[in-house]
Amino acid sequence: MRKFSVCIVGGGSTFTLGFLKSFVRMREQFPLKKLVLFDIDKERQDIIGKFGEILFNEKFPELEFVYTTDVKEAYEGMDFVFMQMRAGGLPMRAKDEHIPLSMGMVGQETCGAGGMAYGLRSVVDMIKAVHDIREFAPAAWILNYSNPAAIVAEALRREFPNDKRILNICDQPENVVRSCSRLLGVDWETLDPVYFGLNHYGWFTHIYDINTGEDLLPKIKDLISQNGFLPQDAEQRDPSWLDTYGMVETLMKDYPEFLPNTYNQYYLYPEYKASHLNPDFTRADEVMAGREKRVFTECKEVIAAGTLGDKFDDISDAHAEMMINVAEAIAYNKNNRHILIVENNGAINNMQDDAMVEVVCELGTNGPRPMRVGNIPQFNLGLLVNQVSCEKLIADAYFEKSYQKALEAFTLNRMINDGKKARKILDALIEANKGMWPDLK
Ligand SMILES: NC(=O)c1ccc[n+]([C@@H]2O[C@H](COP(=O)([O-])OP(=O)(O)OC[C@H]3O[C@@H](n4cnc5c(N)ncnc54)[C@H](O)[C@@H]3O)[C@@H](O)[C@H]2O)c1
Ligand SMILES: O=P(O)(O)OC[C@H]1O[C@H](O[C@H]2[C@H](O)[C@@H](O)[C@@H](O)O[C@@H]2CO)[C@H](O)[C@@H](O)[C@@H]1O
Ligand SMILES: [Mn+2]
Repeated sequence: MRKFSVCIVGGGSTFTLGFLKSFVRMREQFPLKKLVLFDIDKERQDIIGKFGEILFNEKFPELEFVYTTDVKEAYEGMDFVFMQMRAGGLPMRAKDEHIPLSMGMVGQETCGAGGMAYGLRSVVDMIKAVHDIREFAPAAWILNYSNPAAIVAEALRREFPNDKRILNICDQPENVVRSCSRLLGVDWETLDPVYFGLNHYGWFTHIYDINTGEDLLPKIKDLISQNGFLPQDAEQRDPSWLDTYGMVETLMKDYPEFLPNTYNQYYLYPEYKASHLNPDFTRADEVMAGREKRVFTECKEVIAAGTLGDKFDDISDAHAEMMINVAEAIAYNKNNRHILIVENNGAINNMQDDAMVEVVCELGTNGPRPMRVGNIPQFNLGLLVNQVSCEKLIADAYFEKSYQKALEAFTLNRMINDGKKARKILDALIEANKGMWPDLK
């Protein structure tokens, strides 16, 4: 069986620990030859890297493992590059969330003003990183899930129009499918979804039983109205994620046709959300106090002990597992189904061809083959055309360094939706993002 070389960009991320353990657990199905962690922050990188040395020494000694801040060392010889950078780090995520909320608008990692602010930062760093990767690994598959994936995907499509080995992915649709499996009491892999939308803005039209072909969506709707909706791994979730999944019940009461992505709540209830989020303690604060602390504490404990001890088990990490399954599909030409972000080109018949949409695709060595969903209803189309316009205008603002295009994106966005508010928040975010955004004129 062929073995592969993988680099993780954003090696100091809070998600890397889960990947390192998952590469050990999944070594039979996706065997690694070499694993490299790359980050621009040496301090974060070193802590996770030292943990990795101990983990692999005990559990995967034949693996060649390197952590570095040097691009050549990181990318040369790689088959896959997993991209999970956070431009500006969690402190800037906190600003993306706090600043809009302080003005009465939704503050969120990928949606609304915060999402667009993060988008402009991310596009700057992602375009540079992909150029670096292509210098040293021209044929590597680039699997991007750095957020906001919708805006990053649009910008990469424009900057690298002929590069067919860049794939943008999000785990949230699969997380929703996994959550349905909890409700139904079945294995999530027996569920065969039909899905359409943009990243973090979509709907499931059907969820079929893969064995019988029965559409389980009516049953799922009944179960949600009786029991509410919980993430598959509810016991491990912070309170804000339980609230987020809880909103699916409300969304389904108001718009019962399809099962929504959890992120739809920000677009459909912007005022309610803005008034129910705490402007002084947002998800970024919860992550810094929770996941970030847990991950770095665990690494430091293992480094101090010089051994893994009880810090490794067989409990799978859904996020890492999904991204590794995507690489596996490409590596072994599996042509199995994944929900991916791809150029539309008729997949959603009544949307523009050059929109980056999220749909079910078959995935193999030659890349994704999107499955058509036909025409979507006017309501969903109207919402998506509005949002895809925001995402395209943010990409325009980056490429043209245009204040006007950014202002138009902010004005159109459903979480702002007003020219005067748009200018006020855009100006505040320009100030907060000095040196990290292109210079908008
Ligand atoms: N699409 C998805 O489904 C999905 C799921 C989970 C996480 N994510 C994304 O993964 C990323 C990491 O999230 P996190 O919460 O662990 O953040 P984090 O801040 O803990 O980690 C990000 C790491 O990226 C590094 N970094 C920043 N800019 C970089 C650059 N230019 N080059 C290389 N490294 C750089 C930082 O130093 C940091 O160590 C975010 O973009 C997040 O949105 C996406
Ligand atoms: O608020 P965060 O940082 O916990 O999560 C934000 C991300 O949420 C989605 O991803 C998963 C995440 O990967 C998983 O580990 C767990 O935390 O649940 C999240 C939701 O299912 C989303 O798809 C990402 O784009 C966000 O960055
Ligand atoms: Mn996502």
